[in-house]
Amino acid sequence: MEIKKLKFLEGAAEAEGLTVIIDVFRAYTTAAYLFANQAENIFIVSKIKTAKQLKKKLKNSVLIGERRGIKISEFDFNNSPYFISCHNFADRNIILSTSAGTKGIIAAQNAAEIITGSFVNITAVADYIKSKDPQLVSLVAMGNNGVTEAAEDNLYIDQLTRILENKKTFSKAEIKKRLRSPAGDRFFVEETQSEMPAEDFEYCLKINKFNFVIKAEKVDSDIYQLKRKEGD
Ligand SMILES: O=C(O)[C@H](CS(=O)(=O)O)OP(=O)(O)O
Repeated sequence: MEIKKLKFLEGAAEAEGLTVIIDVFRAYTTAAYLFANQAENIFIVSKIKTAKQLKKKLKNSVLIGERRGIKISEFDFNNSPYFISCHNFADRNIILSTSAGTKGIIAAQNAAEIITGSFVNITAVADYIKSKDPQLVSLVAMGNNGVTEAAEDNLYIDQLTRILENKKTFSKAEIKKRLRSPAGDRFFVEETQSEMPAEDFEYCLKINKFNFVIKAEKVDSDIYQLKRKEGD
């Protein structure tokens, strides 16, 4: 199995084969908590305009998203796993638009298959890849805003590669320690607790809390639907 390691939006556009779009802080952690809290459908879009248009078409829809970490005005929730985990989304159609993660899936137009990456289901993702045993896997670290390095996405690639290659992995404690600062500093700013609460750091690093994989399926060029696939 060849493992191609890519970065940012330009890397997503180069992804081929079975592709993992990685966004630990916070989009693909949030998506996992949404499914865990009974969300019926999750649609992801890159543009705010598309999100608002889709809301008009879907019943019981909820708009979730941020730009540079701050909730988009007129949206219902920020992209926060902690705030999301406090609500039940049964029968709701979720529309999610974020700075990096959701844009990455939309950019990965050459991927044969897309799944999402975050620490809350890293073992399920590794098992899924091993079970498919593809010739080529693309791992895309989306970074901050899809354009600059994010330690958490890079560490995820490192850990996932180690699992796939049966090498020694980092412990949960080591992962938390490495990511607390500077990467995690954004969650400990007093003035922005209503947007990026301290709990998000913990929730993003509840490693292997979930045993499902999240697949992204194309609806049209700017809309993908996320689907939950249970692990074995
Ligand atoms: O919601 C977030 O914290 C991030 C903001 S940024 O890209 O790290 O600036 O969005 P996401 O798309 O989840 O990375």
